[in-house]
Amino acid sequence: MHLDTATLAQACSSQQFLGITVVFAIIASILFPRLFQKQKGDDSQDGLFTANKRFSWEPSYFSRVRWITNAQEIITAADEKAQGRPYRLARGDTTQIILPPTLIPELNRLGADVLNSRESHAFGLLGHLTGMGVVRKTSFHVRVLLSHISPALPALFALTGKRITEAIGEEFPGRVGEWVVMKPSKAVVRCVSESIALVLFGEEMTARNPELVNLAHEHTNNVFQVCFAMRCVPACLQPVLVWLLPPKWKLLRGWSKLMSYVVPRVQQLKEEFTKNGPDRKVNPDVLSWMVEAGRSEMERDPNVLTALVGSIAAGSTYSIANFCCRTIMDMVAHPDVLDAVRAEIREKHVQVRGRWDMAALASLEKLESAMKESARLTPGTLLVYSRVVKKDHVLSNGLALKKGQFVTMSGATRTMDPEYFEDPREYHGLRFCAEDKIEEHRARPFKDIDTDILTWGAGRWACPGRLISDLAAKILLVKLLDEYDFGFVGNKPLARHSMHEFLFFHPENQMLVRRREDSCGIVFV
Ligand code: HEM
Repeated sequence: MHLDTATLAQACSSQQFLGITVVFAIIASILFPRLFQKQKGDDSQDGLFTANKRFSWEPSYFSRVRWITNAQEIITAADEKAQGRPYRLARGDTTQIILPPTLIPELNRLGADVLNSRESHAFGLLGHLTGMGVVRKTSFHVRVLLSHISPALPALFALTGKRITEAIGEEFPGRVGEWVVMKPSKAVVRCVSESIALVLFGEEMTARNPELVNLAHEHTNNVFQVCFAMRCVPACLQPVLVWLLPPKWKLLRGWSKLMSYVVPRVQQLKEEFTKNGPDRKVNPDVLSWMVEAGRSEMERDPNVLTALVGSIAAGSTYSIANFCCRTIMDMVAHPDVLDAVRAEIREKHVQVRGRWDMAALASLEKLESAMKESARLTPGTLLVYSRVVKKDHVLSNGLALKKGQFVTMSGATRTMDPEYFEDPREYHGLRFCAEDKIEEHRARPFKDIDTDILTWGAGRWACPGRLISDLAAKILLVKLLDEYDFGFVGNKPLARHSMHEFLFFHPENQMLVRRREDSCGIVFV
């Protein structure tokens, strides 16, 4: 699951709480000798250097504090030193082995009995505190997303377009020609939640149900507020300190609310399916398909299904919203790219006579290029392909992975390598459409796994929501770019925000937005 951080600033806005936790943590690091001990994964026998550790007996809390505030610099320096070789990263919570992307094909061949992605996601999201720990036990939600929801997206296309269009109408300025200062993140999150709620619960449940749509992002918000705040304190203090955090209480209320929707719906679907027998029609939504495809007792347990639906919501809403905001922000900073993408949308509009289907959306090569470039330069997270080692294994390069270790990769190993991307630190929104790149661009669309950019991770456990993300993001971007102008307040470009390994568009960021006079009026059919 991709961890996203648009909610992070809110987690930190409670300065008092952070102050208390830091004081607690410092006292604890003096009182609890465990904090001085080696972290899981520390093993100087394998010859790897350790990044973010100043001296061997440095308390791990110091690594944690540096990682919270300075992850980007730490990774950049370590990648440079490593020159493509594996190294060890002290994060304070764990010491992780950073592997080079050249190992991806070999790692992809290893089974889940050797490398487990879901354990690492549950760990990263503090599953025991946020309720997301269920993903340790099952990959049922991944199976449903890949086998039933992604293939059903054509059936959801027009309705997703309609719901996002309506949400844009409510969230963005209505008066033509007038610049308005607004917080795009909040508006975009609401639009994305419409599509995620639709995918999770289906048309019937989400029609005229703003409470359920809001739940999709409020729940995500609470999960990440708890997660980001608690990752600032040592694990031994988390079970106590978490109860001082208001979002923890909100999260518990959110889980109950989610359950109050999911449990009766599961019951209703079970009855309907039994009544209709083999002729039953399964709606293209996660909940319906979970009820249809669940085999084991666990997969049929409404409490487990609630937890899985909640975990999908948490992994999706802000990831897409953040990505869309970053893509817009990058184009606003590069008006030549924005103009080219807008011209492409207009041309396509004429070609399809105003009626956009999935093929029309998929054929926007310039938009795709701008999307790839924003994903390359500002991924949601600095670390990708995170896995927990389930049993000892020796890699072909001789590196011995030990049971219990965490392995991961730095996305920048390739995205910032001039061998892979010319002028890698610069934004070139249309770089993938260059004459010598266009064929490759067409063959490897944004929604596909790309081991150079690693937007979706890689292998069997790559993001199962990538087709959903691609669809929702394109609908939203096409509509917004057609109907609105965007600008920076005071002409000052917005900074990129980060905390822990996460990069995000700050929810409090403001931009100028103006409804355009000459929008095409795109309709999705
Ligand atoms: C722009 C949006 C998104 C980005 C950039 C993103 C990225 C990622 C990444 C990098 C991973 C880890 C893959 C790996 O370790 O190899 C992941 C996992 C995951 N994503 Fe996404 N994701 C996005 C949206 C979504 C959506 C919309 C959904 C569901 C509707 C989703 C569901 C998941 C799940 C369930 C996993 C965990 C897979 C596992 O069990 O290991 N994601 N995502």
